[in-house]
Amino acid sequence: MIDRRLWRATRSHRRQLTATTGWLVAATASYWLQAVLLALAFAAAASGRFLAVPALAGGLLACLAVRVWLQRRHLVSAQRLGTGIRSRLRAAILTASLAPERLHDPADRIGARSMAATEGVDGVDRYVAHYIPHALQALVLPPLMCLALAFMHPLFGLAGLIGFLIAVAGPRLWDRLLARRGWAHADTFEALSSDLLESLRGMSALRTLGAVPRVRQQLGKRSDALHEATVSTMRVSLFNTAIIDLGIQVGTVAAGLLAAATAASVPLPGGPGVWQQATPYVVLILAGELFRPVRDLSRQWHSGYLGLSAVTLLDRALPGGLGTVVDTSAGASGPSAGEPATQAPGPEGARIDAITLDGVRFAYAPDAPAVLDGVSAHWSADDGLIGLIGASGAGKTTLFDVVLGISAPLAGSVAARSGTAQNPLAPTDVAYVPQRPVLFAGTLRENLALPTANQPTDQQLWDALEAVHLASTVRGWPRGLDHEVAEGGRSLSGGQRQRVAIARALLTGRPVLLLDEPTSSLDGEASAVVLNTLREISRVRLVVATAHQADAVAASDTLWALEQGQLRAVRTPHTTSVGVPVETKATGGNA
Ligand SMILES: Nc1ncnc2c1ncn2[C@@H]1O[C@H](COP(=O)(O)OP(=O)(O)OP(=O)(O)O)[C@@H](O)[C@H]1O
Repeated sequence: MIDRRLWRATRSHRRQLTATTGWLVAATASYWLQAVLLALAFAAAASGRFLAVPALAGGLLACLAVRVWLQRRHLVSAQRLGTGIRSRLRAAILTASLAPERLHDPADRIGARSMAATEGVDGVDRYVAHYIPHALQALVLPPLMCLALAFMHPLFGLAGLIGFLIAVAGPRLWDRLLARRGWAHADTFEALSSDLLESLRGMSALRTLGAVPRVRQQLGKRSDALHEATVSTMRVSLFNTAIIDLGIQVGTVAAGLLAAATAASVPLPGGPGVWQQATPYVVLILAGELFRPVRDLSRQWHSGYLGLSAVTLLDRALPGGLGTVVDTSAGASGPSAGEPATQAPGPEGARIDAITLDGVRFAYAPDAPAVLDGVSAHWSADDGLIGLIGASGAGKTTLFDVVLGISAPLAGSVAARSGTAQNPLAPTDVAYVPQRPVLFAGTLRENLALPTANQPTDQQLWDALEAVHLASTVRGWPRGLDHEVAEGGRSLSGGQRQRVAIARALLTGRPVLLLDEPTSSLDGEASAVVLNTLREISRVRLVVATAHQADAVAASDTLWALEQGQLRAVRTPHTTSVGVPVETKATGGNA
């Protein structure tokens, strides 16, 4: 009745779950009191004791007011429970998606992660905050009610019990099928969502390739599969509803018939009196109330179904599965594990004098060949602009990922020396400009200030733009620093995107700057300016840039080559060239 994994996900919220269930049960119990008061009022009116009716009517009104209050408390409590579950799961999903193995997992799709963090989390929220309390109530209250009916007459209790067993145990026959259909539905939904997101992102490429009709066809098939999965789930839900209704009808009709027979002839315990006169009414009304928790639970069917569907999404998004999510609420306001803490910007961070790579080994999979196979190097802040060359696919980006702490080396270490202190290099000491920089929807100012905790001044922003030869272009835009950048930086040219990303990295003030092909999209003039800037910066920070172009290689004061998984010094500031660059391309590109 309650999925084990979803139940385990409530582990850190048991107190709130108990409170939510408690308020719900109390609100439902108020219907019982109302039923008894109503039955007494009918009995009083039927036997001509009209004076008792106003007092009983007052009791009924009070009961109603208390129930409204209890229901409100229940809703507030359920909302709190849902919020707790949602924030904990979303934090866990974000943390998991930053794990190095996820970043390198070719099967990992943004659409699937996005589905898990939205639909999946909402499904668990609904299941835990609404379905579970109703399921617990449906398991506890009706048996108690059967006992109360049995106290009046064993036959009343038996009739109620039979109806309850049909209504609650019947649908359990479909539980497995329902879960399977729910998971299949989630799978197809996830596939459609992932494909759709990817297609939307690559729409211009698809259009230029003439591949739109083919993708449309594929999406159509996914959509049909989703429709089929939805319809087959609805079929199971119909069976569910039919069985529950059957149980409710059997129980209510049986109790009603018994009550009628009682009123006519069957002798009741307790002898004649007010209670005996009220008993048929009590039985009639309570027989309906007996099934209220079951009816309420069946109204939560959709919540239950959403939760079951979410299990499969969240099991994939979270390492170890949904049930093993640890409570992160204590650190909810801080950065998640694996996420670099935001560094306060400053004119300069603490200086790092050198980075030492010692026997670094890395492979993308246990059975894959090592991309880095014992990389050792000493990069000093006195080395000027450090260039890193290597054939395409040699492992330059991989090496940066290891230095950034995104990929964990299988062996070896990356250490940073500041003065006499030697420590593992902290990711927060490194600013990184990737090969394909990512910009976000918002203003240029917001994009530039993104990684800094304090908003940089306009002067700092202009200085950074000046350093990357972009200031005059931005001054020409009507809104200047408040120029709107489209999602992914689409509204800027490749070269402008690259320069904004470099400016953004400069503004962090971090002592180490890594750049993956920083001039690959720049024309000769812009490339020369950026390389000059990097050389200037390399006097105060440790700057390493991968380089393919001849001018970038020439501008480097120190040159290292990555070949067959190992690093070799090609040029140092104190020597002339001691080797030939592995691969250089003619300078070019478009700014
Ligand atoms: N996520 C990944 N999973 C598996 N293999 C990968 C992954 N990323 C890169 N590789 C492989 O690792 C090797 C090194 O790739 P890397 O991107 O580090 O090379 P690179 O020197 O930066 O190349 P380029 O100059 O073309 O950018 C390549 O053979 C590549 O196919």
